[in-house]
Amino acid sequence: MTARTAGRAGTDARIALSVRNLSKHYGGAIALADVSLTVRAGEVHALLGQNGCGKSTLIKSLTGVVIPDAGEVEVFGSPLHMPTTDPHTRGIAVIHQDIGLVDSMTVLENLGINARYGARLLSPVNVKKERAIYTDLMHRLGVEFDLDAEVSTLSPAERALLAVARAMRLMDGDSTEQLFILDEPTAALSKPEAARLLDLMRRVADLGAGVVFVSHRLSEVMEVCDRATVMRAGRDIVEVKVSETSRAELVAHMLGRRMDDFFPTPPAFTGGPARLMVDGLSGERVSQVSFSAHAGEVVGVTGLAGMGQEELPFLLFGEDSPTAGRIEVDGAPARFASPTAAIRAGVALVPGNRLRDGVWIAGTAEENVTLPVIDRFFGLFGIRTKAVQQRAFELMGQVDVSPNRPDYAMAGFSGGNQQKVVFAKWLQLEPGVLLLDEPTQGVDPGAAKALLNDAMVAAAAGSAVVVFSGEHELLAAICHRVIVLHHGQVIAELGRDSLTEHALLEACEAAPSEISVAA
Ligand SMILES: Nc1ncnc2c1ncn2[C@@H]1O[C@H](COP(=O)(O)OP(=O)(O)OP(=O)(O)O)[C@@H](O)[C@H]1O
Repeated sequence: MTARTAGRAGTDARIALSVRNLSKHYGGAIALADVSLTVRAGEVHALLGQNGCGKSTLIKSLTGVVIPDAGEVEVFGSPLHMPTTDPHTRGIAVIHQDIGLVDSMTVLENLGINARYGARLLSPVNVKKERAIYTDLMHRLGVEFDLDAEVSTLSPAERALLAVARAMRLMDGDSTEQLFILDEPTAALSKPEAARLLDLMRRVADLGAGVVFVSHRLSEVMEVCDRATVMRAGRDIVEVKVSETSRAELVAHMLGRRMDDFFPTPPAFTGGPARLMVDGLSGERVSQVSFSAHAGEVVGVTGLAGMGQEELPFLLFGEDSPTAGRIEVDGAPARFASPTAAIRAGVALVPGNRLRDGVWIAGTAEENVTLPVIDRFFGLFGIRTKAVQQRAFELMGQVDVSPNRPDYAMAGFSGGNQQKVVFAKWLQLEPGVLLLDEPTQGVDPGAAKALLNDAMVAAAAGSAVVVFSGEHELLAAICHRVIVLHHGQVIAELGRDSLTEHALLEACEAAPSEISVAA
């Protein structure tokens, strides 16, 4: 039985969310044009669409972050007055990918922060009572937490589960008039971890809440959602029953055109000189890792969350310092003291967490995209502004950034379009070694294919491309071989002939003793 068929959507007649004719423009640009959306209680409803189609603007309108120009919203039959000032009191909770937990505090302390313990100086919190309430709530949700564990010890999926429990308590754990909006919650999770979160979403819906799932991972949408609303260019295009559609149809609605394959294929690779050689590399989470990547080759690195594939790209790029081991780039020793040294040696890293590692959010797109090469634009009288603008326009056009406005601040681009700017920034360097860390995180299927295609072109031109990802379908499609990490060590290597999504998952989940590394 799939998660979706286990649901009880259809038996609950209440409407959790009704959005009618919502509109919003930013300056001259229309972000939402007469958008309507209906989410029933007891259902998981997908909100889908290309990067920049208006999903976040819609959500932000519900929580008061954005003030819409026009439109009406009802939550469980009562009008929502906008701008919303306290969404929690109306039973609305938005759970973002960055879920705002404090690592050094315990689970209970984190839960307490948002139950406003600090504001209750005059009537101190009854810790025993809170503990009992949370234990009961988590029991109802079917999740288990040691309330005294430090949050830093939780896996990414557990952190997301905790965020859901926290939101439920905040909105009054006993009420069923709750609307959960999960904004790309699984984007950074490996498949088994994502499965736990999807399962939780289903349970929350089964308790009678309305759940909105914003995601670019359509396989998960097909698995867990009851219905989907697809937006395109600020409009709602269609509402479909997920059981009556296909992934290809959803993509066609999103893009306005059919897309036959979701991923490009790698260029033919028959061997080439090693551009990257890693020997016995160790860091905080990886231990004795050895592998190489050759000119023209696309190598994947994967593992379950926390197995070391998150740290490895930063060790290679000079952002973190290895504790042992050797790195060579094009035959020369290359333990970089800083990213600048790595870039000089022809290594580029497109990070997955663009907000933390990739984007200067206060800068313009033009400043971001030309940052690594700005010295090329110094003339007799300072920076040649026109030339910088022209170059940024060309680069952004190559990866299809929308809108192609180099003068816009990065904050004015949707998440996926920010990722495209980061891609453009690094591709222009024509790196010998291109490191891609979760390259399609938050990117719609059309743009993901285009970005990955750019990486394949780089490989065909002689770069060694290394892709670090928990998305096995992607790795199976674009890699010549994939290395699997388990507790920081390489435990398996799958060649092109044996590369399937299923084989990768099996390799990730198998105990090291069950698997041997290919010679
Ligand atoms: N603060 C802002 N100022 C100007 N324009 C903005 C601002 N925020 C969003 N936009 C524009 O509004 C449109 C809708 O953006 P929004 O972030 O809602 O898209 P999205 O569907 O959530 O995209 P993604 O999937 O990439 O997160 C985009 O064209 C974006 O550039």
